[in-house]
Amino acid sequence: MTVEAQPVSELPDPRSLGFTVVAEDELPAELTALVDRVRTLIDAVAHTEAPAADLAAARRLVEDAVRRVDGERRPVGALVQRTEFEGPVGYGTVTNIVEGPTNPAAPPLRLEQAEQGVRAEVTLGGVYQGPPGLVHGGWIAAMLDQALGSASAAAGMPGLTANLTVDYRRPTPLDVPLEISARVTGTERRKVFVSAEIRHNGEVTAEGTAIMVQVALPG
Ligand SMILES: CCCCCCCC/C=C\CCCCCCCC(=O)SCCNC(=O)CCNC(=O)[C@H](O)C(C)(C)COP(=O)(O)OP(=O)(O)OC[C@H]1O[C@@H](n2cnc3c(N)ncnc32)[C@H](O)[C@@H]1OP(=O)(O)O
Repeated sequence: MTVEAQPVSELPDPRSLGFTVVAEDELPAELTALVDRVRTLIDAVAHTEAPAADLAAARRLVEDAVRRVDGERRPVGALVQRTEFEGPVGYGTVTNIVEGPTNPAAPPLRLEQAEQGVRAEVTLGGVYQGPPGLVHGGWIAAMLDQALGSASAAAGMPGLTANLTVDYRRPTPLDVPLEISARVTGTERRKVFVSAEIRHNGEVTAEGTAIMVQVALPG
């Protein structure tokens, strides 16, 4: 495979492109703790068989919580900067549906730079269910897409997914640790070829490949 695309060694500061940026370590600890508890709430609500009176009381508490937090808002599109990523590529959207640190609808997934590419471990509960006891195939694709995009970005080549192919090799179970890994396999002009797998107990349950097209940045 020809290698013509080069990692962007110096991306412009996204602030200069009009993005709001928050450093991950500046997110209030109270916010990340709240996100964690809301995740637990989502799971509890999805599975509850509590009596009606408890459900009604919980709804009132949630309404009060909404009143408290739904005031000033970060703009949609705000970026979070992860300082531990090497180089100027540690950006993602703060509410990213797969790993946004302020998004309680995202699973507790955190892709880290690995020797080759990126990797993460995550356990998905019943709110990620498709078939009984199994992770929804769309979520498997979403997690692979995120890992593939992050591998490209972590290699200095942030881009958009132009094409994504997923092979579901075995059922991916809920409530067990899953390992996700992804890496760049080649480049051609603005195209970045990436591959990823999800594993349970070392066995591949799903694999994905994608073409990420590097974003054309001004300057
Ligand atoms: C200052 C820094 C700020 C940075 C902020 C970065 C933060 C992120 C960092 C890190 C985390 C990332 C994690 C995210 C993960 C999730 C990713 C997603 O969910 S992305 C959303 C879904 N994808 C879309 O919405 C794309 C929609 N499509 C498009 O916008 C265009 O089609 C685009 C950009 C993909 C290409 O359009 P064109 O006009 O720029 O380029 P053309 O010339 O069409 O294509 C370039 C090359 O790609 C090939 N190509 C295009 N589409 C293809 C396809 N479907 N299949 C195969 N090849 C394709 C073409 O044939 C061409 O190849 P040839 O160089 O000529 O060989």
